Amino acid sequence: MPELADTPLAPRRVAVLGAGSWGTALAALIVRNGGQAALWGRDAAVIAGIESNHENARYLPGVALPESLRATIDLAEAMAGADLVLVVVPSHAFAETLRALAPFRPAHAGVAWATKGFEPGSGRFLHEVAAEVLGADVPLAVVTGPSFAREVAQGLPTALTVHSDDAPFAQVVAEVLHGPAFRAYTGDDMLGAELGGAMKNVLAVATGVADGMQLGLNARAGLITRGLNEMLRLNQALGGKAETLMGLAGLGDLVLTCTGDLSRNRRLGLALGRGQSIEDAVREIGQVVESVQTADEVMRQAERAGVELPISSAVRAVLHGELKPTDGLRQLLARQQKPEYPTDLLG
Ligand SMILES: NC(=O)C1=CN([C@@H]2O[C@H](COP(=O)(O)OP(=O)(O)OC[C@H]3O[C@@H](n4cnc5c(N)ncnc54)[C@H](OP(=O)(O)O)[C@@H]3O)[C@@H](O)[C@H]2O)C=CC1
Ligand SMILES: O=C(CO)COP(=O)(O)O
Repeated sequence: MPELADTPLAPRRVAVLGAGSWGTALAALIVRNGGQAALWGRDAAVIAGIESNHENARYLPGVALPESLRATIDLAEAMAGADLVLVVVPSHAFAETLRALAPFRPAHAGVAWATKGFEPGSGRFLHEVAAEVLGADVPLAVVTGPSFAREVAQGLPTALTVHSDDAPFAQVVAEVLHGPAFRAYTGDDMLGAELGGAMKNVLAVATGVADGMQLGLNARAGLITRGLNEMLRLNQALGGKAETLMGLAGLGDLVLTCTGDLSRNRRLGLALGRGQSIEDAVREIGQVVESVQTADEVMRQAERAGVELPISSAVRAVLHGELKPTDGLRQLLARQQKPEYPTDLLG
């Protein structure tokens, strides 16, 4: 197979569903790569601004979007003639968006998503939800990795990864994203890829809290590394591949989100660590903060699998107001001394 970078990109029509910061950035990337993108969103003012001013003033203010990027509030119009569907709504809207798109999906169009998190309430992985709603025959793929929407929209270099059980479909999705400043890798571990993307949001809150409390750089590095250990242990128990978590979908995104102040989950942690209330912090951020639901679902998965996750568990309790950040820290530091890598990884 030729190197992706050497492959002339066939223009493909992609329906991008979700006109927040990430959906808008991915649609712009596809168009800049020579593809066609129809961006669907439900906010008429945002969509009109993209169509007329080539700017998403609500979610990516100040970033110039390609003039040929089409945006619409009509789902049927966005889906018409699509070769590929890319869902980029928050996790709480994932299932309803799949149900809404299903009647309009052209038979040959596979469905990928860049949503991070689990189905709230059930705690199901998004690939499980997608297989149930769309049926087992529809090609499915997860798009994930260290990628702040604003940087992608600005054309700054980025690498991410596309995981699917269907290797040719992963390749198709990677090809529409891959471009001069964007490397798209592929893999076949949807579970591991989704777990990494979801857990890093929870762990970003933990490092944000520590930084908000000015605990220092050692504490930050310790939390990132032990956070990675939590990812690896839950991933092993659930059947994901370790290398997925050691790559862009795990370590890469964990480092980005735990250290980069563009991260909304990190910013939530910073605010909590400085003593702000969760309600005020979420209102000020004004965009989706996935960790708020994801912490519950990560802990549900962990409890079902019998895996102890002290950092994620403390974040969950802090987000529910059951634990003050200072007490969470005390709890973590008071844990019994133990080997860094116990023979039983689940312990
Ligand atoms: N931003 C980033 O850098 C990255 C984000 N992601 C993931 O992408 C997903 C989307 O996040 P992001 O774009 O950042 O979020 P934003 O907060 O920027 O935008 C959220 C978007 O989702 C829409 N939305 C909310 N609820 C619904 C619904 N019920 N039906 C349809 N649309 C809905 C909003 O519409 P409205 O304005 O009408 O409310 C808005 O367009 C999340 O899972 C996030 O973790 C992944 C990688 C990078
Ligand atoms: O997923 C992201 C980067 O890869 C975006 O992180 P936040 O949702 O914390 O902003």
